[in-house]
Amino acid sequence: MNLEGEQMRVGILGATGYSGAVLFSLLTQHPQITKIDLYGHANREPDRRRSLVDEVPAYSNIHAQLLPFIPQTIMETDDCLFCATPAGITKDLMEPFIAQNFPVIDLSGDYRLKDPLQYKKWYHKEPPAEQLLTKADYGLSEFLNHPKNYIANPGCYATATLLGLAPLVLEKLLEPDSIIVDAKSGVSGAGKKLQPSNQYTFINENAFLYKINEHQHIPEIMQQLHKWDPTIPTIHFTTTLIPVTRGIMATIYAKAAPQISVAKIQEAYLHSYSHSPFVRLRNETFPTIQDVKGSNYCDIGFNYNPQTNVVTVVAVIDNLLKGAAGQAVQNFNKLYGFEETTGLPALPSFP
Ligand SMILES: NC(=O)C1=CN([C@@H]2O[C@H](COP(=O)(O)OP(=O)(O)OC[C@H]3O[C@@H](n4cnc5c(N)ncnc54)[C@H](OP(=O)(O)O)[C@@H]3O)[C@@H](O)[C@H]2O)C=CC1
Ligand SMILES: CC(=O)N[C@@H](CCC(=O)OP(=O)(O)O)C(=O)O
Repeated sequence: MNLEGEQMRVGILGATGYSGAVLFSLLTQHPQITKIDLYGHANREPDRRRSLVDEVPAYSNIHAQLLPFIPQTIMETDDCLFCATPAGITKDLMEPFIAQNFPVIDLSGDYRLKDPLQYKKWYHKEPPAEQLLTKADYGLSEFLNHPKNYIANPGCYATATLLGLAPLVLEKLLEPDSIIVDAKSGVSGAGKKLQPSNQYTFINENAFLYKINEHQHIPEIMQQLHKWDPTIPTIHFTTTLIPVTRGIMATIYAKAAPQISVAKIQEAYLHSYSHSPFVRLRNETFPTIQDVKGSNYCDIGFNYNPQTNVVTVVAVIDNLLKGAAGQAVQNFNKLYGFEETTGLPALPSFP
């Protein structure tokens, strides 16, 4: 759909969470959006009096009341809904919107996997109905064309991993059974809920490898990789919590396919991303998390070691921007035919 020049009214469910709050701040800068409605829990009495500022004191100049979440009213009021609620809860909340083909950008994991059994296995929850899953598109922006009205925004680790791997997998430059991903995340990746691993006394000056072989982003990474190369049997994937607030660094290792060269690797990245405004190629320099903080960029660097025949790729993103709210706005722009970069920061926050 092309609404270039139109003014739009959008809703956010989950604006009191980390990614929802960042989304709100981005959408206030979006030139195509004139009004943002914020929705709280439908049946929770205090939500009827709650304002955004009660949960996000940083936005003390904004007086935005949380409205009750009533799907029919939202569909009559807004043009599009952004949903930033936890996995497991989201699938039921979004059912009425899918049923009426109402435009939704969903930041949760509930509609990313096409196979309900995979959802059950990795999320340990009841999956959405299979016919609803067919109505959603997996929204890795750089590879999303003509999206359906329901966009399932990718996970943060999955975004960095897939963008780092895509060109090499598409051009068959890696041995398919040799991919290892060592991904690190800042603490905001876990959301605002307090958990033992999020406590300052635990994570400060520390690092914590968690969910080994069990991370819920493994199946969405495999689902997308199989579209590019069905011969990849699996990947080895680890996630480590590190003491930064925002940011993901995915370090990827794989054996090179025969006849590889630095020039071929460079060409593959250029070929995949020459029209992607949010992927910055750093070639043989490795990017840092600080290079992308506060932006929607994914920066990618690589190295080829002829002695070991191993390719190392480093992909960094801000988990709350390119890993969540930023990519959601990018997908919104793609859905409505706006310039992909509309409403998104041109530069990271530096220093
Ligand atoms: N944090 C990140 O880096 C990323 C997060 N995501 C995904 O985005 C979603 C949001 O994550 P995040 O911002 O971290 O989470 P938070 O825990 O920080 O926020 C969750 C939000 O959901 C709201 N909420 C929970 N239950 C309901 C309900 N039944 N009805 C209405 N609102 C509800 C909460 O409201 P209340 O304030 O009332 O509790 C809060 O606003 C999750 O699905 C997450 O997996 C995806 C990529 C990256
Ligand atoms: C640091 C941290 O705990 N990160 C979360 C990522 C959560 C997330 O991004 O949620 P989605 O599954 O919706 O993508 C985790 O590893 O589970």
